[in-house]
Amino acid sequence: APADANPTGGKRILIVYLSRTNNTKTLAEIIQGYTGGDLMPIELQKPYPADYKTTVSQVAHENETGYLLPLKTKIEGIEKYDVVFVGFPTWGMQLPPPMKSFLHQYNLKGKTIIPFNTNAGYGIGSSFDTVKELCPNSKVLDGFTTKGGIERDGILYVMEGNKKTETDAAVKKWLQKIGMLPQ
Ligand SMILES: Cc1cc2nc3c(=O)[nH]c(=O)nc-3n(C[C@H](O)[C@H](O)[C@H](O)COP(=O)(O)O)c2cc1C
Repeated sequence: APADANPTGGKRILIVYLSRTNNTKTLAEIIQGYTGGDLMPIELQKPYPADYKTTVSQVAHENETGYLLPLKTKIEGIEKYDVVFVGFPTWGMQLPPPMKSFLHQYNLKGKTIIPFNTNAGYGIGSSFDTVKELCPNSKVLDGFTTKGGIERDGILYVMEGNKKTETDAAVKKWLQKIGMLPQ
């Protein structure tokens, strides 16, 4: 599309996200719908187990040791993007290890970074602060968060019906507030 048809004024936008049960993925797709950014899921060389409890323990161990998982995802030409949205669920009240890996691996110096999140209702924990810490030379804008699934209770995907409509409207309002959409 021609640059003047771009609602964000020609900024090149990447939307990187981690999602296990697709709630954060739906947020990423909503953001893509409004901004026209390129979508990029974060995938691991060795995926987490299907079992929830095993995954929780593995994540807790990785958080304790600071172990950085090798990613399968390779992003070519990340230099060309001006804005990078980073989306993730809250895991153990922290930024999930694969997103820590991503932010360690790629140099986002000089870019605008915008976090977004879903969680089971306990909030973002330290995740947005960790994004700031791991992007010391970037401009980190105010993030977006909404309640997603509660895998512990077998509630996996919630982004449909009214929840989807409400989330879409809330995302639009947020994008306008942070200057990522025309007012
Ligand atoms: C390993 C793991 C740990 C989690 N820890 C938290 C937590 O600390 N707080 C919270 O509110 N939700 C927690 N959740 C729930 C997810 O944040 C929530 O279901 C989210 O919407 C999942 O996003 P997704 O569908 O994009 O994977 C956890 C889920 C998993 C799998």
